[in-house]
Amino acid sequence: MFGHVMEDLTPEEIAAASQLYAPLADRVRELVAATVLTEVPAPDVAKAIQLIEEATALLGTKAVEGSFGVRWTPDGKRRTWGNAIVGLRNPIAPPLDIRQRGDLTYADVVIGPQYEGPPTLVHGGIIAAMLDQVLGDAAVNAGVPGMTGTLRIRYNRGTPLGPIRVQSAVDRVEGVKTFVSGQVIVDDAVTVEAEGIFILPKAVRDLGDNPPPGILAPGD
Ligand SMILES: CCCCCCCCCCCCCC(=O)SCCNC(=O)CCNC(=O)[C@H](O)C(C)(C)COP(=O)(O)OP(=O)(O)OC[C@H]1O[C@@H](n2cnc3c(N)ncnc32)[C@H](O)[C@@H]1OP(=O)(O)O
Repeated sequence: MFGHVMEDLTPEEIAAASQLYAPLADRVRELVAATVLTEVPAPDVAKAIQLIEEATALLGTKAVEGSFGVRWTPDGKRRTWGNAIVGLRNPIAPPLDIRQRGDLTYADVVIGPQYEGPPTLVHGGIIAAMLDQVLGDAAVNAGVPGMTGTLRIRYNRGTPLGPIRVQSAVDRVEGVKTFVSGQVIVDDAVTVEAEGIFILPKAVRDLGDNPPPGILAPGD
C-alpha cells in the first residue's frame, strides 16, 4: 500500500539504525528547545545559524524523498520512525514512548518549552495530537485499528509544561468502528478528556482476511 515500504533488515540492523538515529533526533530536539530559550548575543546566534546550515546540508547529501512512511520487515514488525508524535527519527515528536499494561495504553512524557501554548501551559493542538496517537494506539493494541474518524476533546484545565501522562483504553467496537477514550493526567488530576472513533478504512477492508503482514500491527 502507498507509503508502506518493505525492508529486508535483521533485528541487529534495526537496532544499529535505532542507536544511530535516536541520538540525532534527541540532539535536534534539544536544539529546538535551546532555540526557543537562548539569550546569547547576536554573533553567537549567527554562528549557530551557520553550524545548523552546515549540519542540514550534510544530512541532505543523501536522503529519501517525501516522507519516511511506514517501514516493515518480513516478520511483521513496523517502524513508524517519521511519525510526528512517536517517531524515533523525528525531533518534532515529544517523543511519546507508548506502552501497554493490561487494557491501558499510556505514555509518560516530559513536555518541553517548545510545546508552549498559553504561558507555561501545553498548546491545546499538541495535546490533541498526543491524544490522537495514544487513543489510536489503544485501538491498534486491542487488534481493532483504524484511522481517526472523529476525535472529541474536552480541556478541563490547563496542562502545565513538564511531566504528564497520556492514557487511553478501548470502550467498545461496533463493526469497523472502534470507540476509545483517554485522558491527560498531571499529578493524579485529569486535565483533558478525549473520545475517539477509529475506523478501519474501506481500502484496508477491501484487502479481505489476508492484509499484508504488518499493516495492522503496532508500530515501533
Ligand atoms: C490500517 C488501518 C490504519 C492503522 C493506523 C494505525 C495508526 C496507529 C495510531 C494512529 C494515530 C494517529 C491517527 C491519525 O492521525 S489518522 C489521520 C487523521 N485521520 C484521517 O486522515 C482520516 C481521514 N478519513 C478517512 O480516511 C475516512 O473518512 C475514514 C477512514 C475515517 C472512513 O472512511 P470509510 O470509507 O472507511 O468509511 P465508510 O463510509 O465506509 O463508513 C464506515 C463506518 O464509519 C462511519 N464513519 C465514517 N466516517 C466517520 C467519521 N469521520 N467519524 C465517525 N464515524 C465515521 C460510517 O458512518 C460507517 O459507520 P456504520 O454505518 O458502519 O455504522
